[in-house]
Amino acid sequence: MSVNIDPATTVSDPRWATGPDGAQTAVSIGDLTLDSGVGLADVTVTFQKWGTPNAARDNVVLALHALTGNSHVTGPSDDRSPMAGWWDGLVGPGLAVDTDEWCVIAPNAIGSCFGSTGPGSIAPDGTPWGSRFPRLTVRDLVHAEARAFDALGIGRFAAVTGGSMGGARALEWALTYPDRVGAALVLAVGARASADQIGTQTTQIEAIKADRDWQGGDYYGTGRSPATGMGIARRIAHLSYRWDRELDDRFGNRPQGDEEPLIDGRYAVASYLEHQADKLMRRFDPGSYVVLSDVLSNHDVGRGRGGVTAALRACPVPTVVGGIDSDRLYPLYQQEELARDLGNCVGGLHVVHSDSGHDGFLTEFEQVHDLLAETMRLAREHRPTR
Ligand SMILES: CC(=O)SCCNC(=O)CCNC(=O)[C@H](O)C(C)(C)COP(=O)(O)OP(=O)(O)OC[C@H]1O[C@@H](n2cnc3c(N)ncnc32)[C@H](O)[C@@H]1OP(=O)(O)O
Ligand SMILES: N[C@@H](CCO)C(=O)O
Repeated sequence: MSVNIDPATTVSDPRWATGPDGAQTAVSIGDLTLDSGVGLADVTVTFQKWGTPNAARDNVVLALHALTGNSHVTGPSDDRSPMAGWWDGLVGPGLAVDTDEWCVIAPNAIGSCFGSTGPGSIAPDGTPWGSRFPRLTVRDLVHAEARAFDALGIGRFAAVTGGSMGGARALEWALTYPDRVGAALVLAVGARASADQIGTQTTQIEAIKADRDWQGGDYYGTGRSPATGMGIARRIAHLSYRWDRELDDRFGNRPQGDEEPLIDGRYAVASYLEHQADKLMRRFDPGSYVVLSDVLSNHDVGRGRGGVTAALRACPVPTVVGGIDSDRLYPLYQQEELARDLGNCVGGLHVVHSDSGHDGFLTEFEQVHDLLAETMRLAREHRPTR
């Protein structure tokens, strides 16, 4: 395995651990055998970090992004990420995850499009993976991350945190590597994908694949990309990320500006969804959207572990479970199951009150702050004695 400081970043120190806040590093982990038994050759995992690991490397915290997120946890938008950090204001000196005390590491999921190996990456034969890129599971993402951190000498994480797909990754980290996780925050996710989630995700995938520019997944380098299909997928997705009553309060059945829906104008909510779709097209790859939506559909902590209940009960990691009361994608009953069945859930289910639906894990700053602070309290309490 080899570790490289990404030359495209501002990192001037060749040692990843002492690079500046936000420094990006790429780790080559070689070939990975996936959950399916298929091999993925020549895998790279990239990550950003804030703070500095101590000599014992026992102050490292994992922050795991959601579906279209990336390693940019905090800080203003930059060349790599046209959006501000998704937990901006929560990670940094003196903040909920205080980087004077903790070193926060955020890996880019494999399958995505921010430097870790994904369908748009170049395969060993020198051409993009495209349609040859294999199907992945949440466990594959976690195994790749574990291999990368083995290479960096990080055996154990003081805490592993995330919401939505990041929550699924955090949960799999706690179940797959309980000895490597001091505490976990699992937010806005369930123990397995529901029929409703699989239904909406597979519909989004079909929208992308129905776009003639998809070209069977081999559109990289052709100058054509399935933007229309991904726009439709994102509109469907974004509706599931927000609460119906919030949307109705904001947009009702009103037209967009002075447009006239009865003639050829748009509704305001359609304009809003169009805006969200356009924004995603500027920052995300449709092939990665297909791969990671499929990852969310096959999320199931019980697979190969005797079922969901047995898998959750066997997990000893002190875990904070949070759910959002207006989340219609990952409704509260799914976090109630986690809180009830996890072997070491601390404090029962923490309900985040929000009008923003599933997106509350990104928008409810103060409540997420409290959940992170509680997780870091557990991390401190369960820190190994030296
Ligand atoms: C770990 C991760 O999950 S990373 C991925 C998270 N980030 C994203 O998904 C980015 C896209 N998602 C969003 O922007 C999400 O809505 C959030 C959660 C990040 C932000 O939520 P909110 O602050 O509630 O923003 P909201 O959903 O209301 O969207 C506001 C945008 O809609 C636009 N908008 C509002 N009404 C309309 C309308 N009628 N027509 C067109 N655009 C509209 C606003 O101008 C604003 O645009 P801007 O984001 O370009 O400034
Ligand atoms: N806004 C989030 C929602 C999915 O968790 C994303 O795009 O990743």
